[in-house]
Amino acid sequence: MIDPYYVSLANQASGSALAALHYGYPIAVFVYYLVSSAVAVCTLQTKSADEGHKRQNVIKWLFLFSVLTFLVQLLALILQGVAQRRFPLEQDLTIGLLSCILVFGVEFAGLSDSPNPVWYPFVGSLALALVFEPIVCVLSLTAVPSESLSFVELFVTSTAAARCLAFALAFALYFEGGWTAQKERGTDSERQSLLKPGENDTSDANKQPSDEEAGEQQQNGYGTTETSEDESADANKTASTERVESPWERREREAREQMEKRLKEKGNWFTYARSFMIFFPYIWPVNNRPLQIRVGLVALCLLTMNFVNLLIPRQMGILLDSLSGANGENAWVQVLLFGGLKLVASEAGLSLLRQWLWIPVEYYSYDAISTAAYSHVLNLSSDFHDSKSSSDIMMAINSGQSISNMLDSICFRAIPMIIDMIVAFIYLSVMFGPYEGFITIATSVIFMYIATSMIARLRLARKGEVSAWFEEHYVRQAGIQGWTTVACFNQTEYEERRYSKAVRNRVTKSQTVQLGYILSYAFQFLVLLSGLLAGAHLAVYQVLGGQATPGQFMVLLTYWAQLVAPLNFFAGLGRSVSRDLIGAEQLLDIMQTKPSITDKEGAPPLRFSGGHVSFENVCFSYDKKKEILKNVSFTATPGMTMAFVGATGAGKSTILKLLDRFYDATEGAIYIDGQDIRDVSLSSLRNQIGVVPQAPVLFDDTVMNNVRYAKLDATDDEVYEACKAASIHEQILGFADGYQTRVGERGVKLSGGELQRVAIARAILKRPAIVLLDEATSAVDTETEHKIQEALRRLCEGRTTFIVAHRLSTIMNADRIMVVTGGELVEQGSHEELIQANGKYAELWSKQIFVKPQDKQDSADGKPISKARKAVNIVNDLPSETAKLELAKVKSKQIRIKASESDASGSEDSSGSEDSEDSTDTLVTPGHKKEV
Ligand SMILES: Nc1ncnc2c1ncn2[C@@H]1O[C@H](COP(=O)(O)OP(=O)(O)OP(=O)(O)O)[C@@H](O)[C@H]1O
Repeated sequence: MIDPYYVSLANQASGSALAALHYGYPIAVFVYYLVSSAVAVCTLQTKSADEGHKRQNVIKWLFLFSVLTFLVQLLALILQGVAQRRFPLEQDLTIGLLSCILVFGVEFAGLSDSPNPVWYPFVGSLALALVFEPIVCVLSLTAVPSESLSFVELFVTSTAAARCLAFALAFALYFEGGWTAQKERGTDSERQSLLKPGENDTSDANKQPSDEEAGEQQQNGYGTTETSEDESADANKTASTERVESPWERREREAREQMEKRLKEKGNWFTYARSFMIFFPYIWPVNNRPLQIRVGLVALCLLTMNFVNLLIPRQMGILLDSLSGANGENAWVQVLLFGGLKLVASEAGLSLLRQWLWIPVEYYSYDAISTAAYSHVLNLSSDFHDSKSSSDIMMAINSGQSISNMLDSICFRAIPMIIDMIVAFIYLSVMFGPYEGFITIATSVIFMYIATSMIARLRLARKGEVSAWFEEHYVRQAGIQGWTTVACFNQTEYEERRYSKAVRNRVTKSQTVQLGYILSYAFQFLVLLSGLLAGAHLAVYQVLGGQATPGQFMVLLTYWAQLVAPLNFFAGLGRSVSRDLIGAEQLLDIMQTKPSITDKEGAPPLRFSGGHVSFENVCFSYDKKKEILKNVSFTATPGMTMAFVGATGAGKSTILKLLDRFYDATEGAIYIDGQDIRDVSLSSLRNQIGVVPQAPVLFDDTVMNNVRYAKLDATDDEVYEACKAASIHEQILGFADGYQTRVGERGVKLSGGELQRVAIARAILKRPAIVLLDEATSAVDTETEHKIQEALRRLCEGRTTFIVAHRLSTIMNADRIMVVTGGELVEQGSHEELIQANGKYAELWSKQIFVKPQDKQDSADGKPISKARKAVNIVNDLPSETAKLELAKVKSKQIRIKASESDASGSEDSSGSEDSEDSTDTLVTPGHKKEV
C-alpha cells in the first residue's frame, strides 16, 4: 500500500507543476511568437514571403477554434465556481486560460490580417502548444482522482483534447499545404504559357485603377481643360495613366526604393542599420569629453526619471493611507515627500536638467551633420549635380535632423517608456496579484494591436491627403511664380478655378483623415478605459476584501494614467521612425556618393608656364551610351585664341568643361604646359582658369559682392576697374543703389546682357591664365558687343583663350577656328584659311553673311523685310563695309570653285582620275581634315 504522505507529496508536486505550467505555457508561446516575429522582420523575411499558404484559411479558423475552447473552459470554470460557491477561482488556471485566449487571439488576428505571413512564428507556437497541452491535460487529470471526475471536469478535459486535435490538425495542414504547393509548382512550370502573365490576360490588361486610386491620381495639369464632376469620373480612368508624379511622391518613392534595395543587399536590418554608422562621428561627440560627460549624465537622468515615475504613484498611495490612518504615517511628511517627487519629475526638475544637458549635444550633432553634408555635396562632381535637382539635394541635407529625431525617439523616449511599462507591470502584479498584471498586459497588447492596425488602415487616406496638399501647394506656387505667363495669356480665371479645385480636394481628404483619427483615438480610449475599469473593479474587490488598502487603489489609478502616454507613443513609433528613416536614407545616399573628379594622392599643384594646352585623342561620353567627343586633338600655344564653332549640341561646351575638369576624358589626355590635368591638384588647375559661362548664375546679393566673388580680397577699385573693362560700370552706376543693388535670385533683376557683362567683369577680376568664353556675348546687342569685344580683347591679351560662339563675327579674328561636328573636329584654321577651304565653316559663314546687304537694300527701297530674312539678319552684325568685303570673298571663292569644277570635269574627261591643277583651291588649310 502507498503511504498517504507520499501521495500527498506527489499531489502537491503535480499541483505546483500544473500551476507553473498554467503560467508558463502562454508565456512560452507568447515570447516565442514575439521573438520569432521580430527575427522575421529584422531578417527581412516578411518581404520575401510573397506567396500565400494554401491552407491559411483553415489554419486560421483552427486558431479561432482553439481560442473558443479556452473561452469555454473559462466559462465552465466560472460556472463551476458559482455552483460550488468556490471563490476566488484557482488563480493560476484562470490567468492561464485568460493569457491563452490573449496569445492565440493575437495569433489569429495576425493570420487574418496578413495574406502571406511568415509562418514559423505560428508553426512554432503550434509545436509548443502540442508539447504543453498534453502535459497540462495529463497533469490536470491526475490531480483529480478518477472516481471523483465531475461532468464539468470531463467536459473541460474533452474540450482540451479537442483543442489538442485542432492544433495537431493545423500543424499537419501546414506541412501538407506546403508539400502540395511544391508539387503543383513543379507541374505548373511544365504547363505554363510561354507568354508572360498579363500578356494573354486581357481582363488584367484592361484593368482600371480603383476609384480611390483614380481619384488620387487625377490631376488637372497645364494645357488641360476643366471638366465637370461627371466627366472627370470618366476622365480619371484615362488620365490617371498619364499622371505625372509629384516631386514629393518621387522623392519618397526613390528613398523607399533605395532603402528596400539596400535592405535586400544587406540581408537584414542589423547590417542595414550598420550602414548608418557613417553618421556616428556626427552624432557622438568623438573628441569632445565635456559633451560625452553630458550624454552620460542625460542617461543617468533618464534612469532616475524611471525610478521617480515608480515612486510617485507609490507615494500617492502612502499619502492617502496616511490620511485615512491606515499606515500610521505622518500625512504632512508624506505630502511634502509627494510634492518633492512631483517637483523632481516635473518640467522644472529632472526634465529641465536633462534638456539643459542635452542642448549642446543636440546642436553639436546638427552642426556636425549639416556642415559635413553641405561640404560633401559641394565637393561632389558635375555628374552628381547634373543628375540631382537642387531641391532634392537641399531636402537631403535638411534630413540630418531625421537622424537626431530617430535617436531621440528611440533612446530618450522608447527605451525609458519600455522600462516604465515593465516596472508598472511588475509593480502592479506584486501589489494586486497576477490578475492585475494580466489586465495591464492584456490592455497594452490589445491597445497596441488596435492602434497600429488603425494607423495602417489610415495610411492610404493620409497618403492621399499629403498628395493633395502638395498639389495645392504646387498649383499656388506655379500660379504665383508664373504670374507673367498667367497675365499674358489672360488665364487668371483658369488659375483661380484650378486652385480652388485643388483646395477643395485637399480639404475633403483632410476631413476624411481627421475623422479617421478621431474615431481611432476614441476606440483606443475605449480599450484603455475597459482595462482601467477591469483593473479598478479587481482592486475595489481586493480593497473591500481587506487584501489591499485605498492607498494602493490610488496607486493603481495613477499608474494607469501614466501608462496612457507611452502606449500612444508606441502606437505611432513605427510610423515616425519609418518617416525619419526615409529622410536619413536620402542623406545616407548622398554621403555614400564619392566624387568622380578627385585629386590623385599627393597631386602637386599645376606649374604654369605660359599656357600651352593640348588635347590628345580625347574621347568623352556623359553616360557611356552616346559618345559626345571623338578623338579630339589640337594644340594651343601660349597666348593663342582658339574658337570652336559648329551646330548646337556638337560638343563645343563639353570641350571647355573637360579643360576645367568638370569631367574627365574617357580616353586620351589633356595637357597644360606638359602636365596631364588629372595629375595636378584640382584647385590649382581651376585657379588658373577663368570662365564666362553660357548662362551665368549670380547670387542673390549685391552687384559688388557678385563681382568680388572671383577674388574675395579685391578692393572696391579693382572691382570698378573690372566692371569698366567689361563695359558695365556706367550701367551699374545707373542702378538704384549702384554697386549695392541686389541682383535678385540667379540675377533675375538684370537683363541678359548685363548678366553676361557682370560675369565677364568677374572673370576679368580673377586675372586667370587661361580664359574660357562659352557664348559670352550671346545676349548682348551689337553695339554693346563691340564694347565687350574690346573688353574681352583686354581680358584675353597674352592668355590662352578658348571661345565658343555661334555668331561667327565674334570669332573671325581668332588665331585658329575649329569646326566641331558630331563631336569631331572637322576643320581648323584661321578665318581666311577656312573661307578659302570653302568647307563647313564657309558654309556657316555665308549663311550668316549673305542676307544683310539684300535686307538693307529691301529696307532702303521701302519694301518690307521678309520674316525669314529678319531672323537671319540677327546673326549678321558686321559693319556694312566688312560685310561687303566678306561677301565679295565668299562670292569670288564660289565662282572660282565652280570654274575649277568645270575644269576638273573637263580634264577628268580627257585625263581620267588625275588631280586637277587647281587643287590649291579645294584644300589649303593647315590641319584641315576634311577635303571639300
Ligand atoms: N550634363 C550632361 N549630361 C548628359 N548629356 C549632356 C550633358 N551636357 C551636355 N550633354 C549633351 O552633350 C552634347 C553636347 O553638348 P554641348 O553642350 O557640349 O554642345 P554645344 O556644342 O556646346 O551646344 P550649344 O552650342 O547649344 O551650347 C549634347 O547632345 C547634349 O545634350
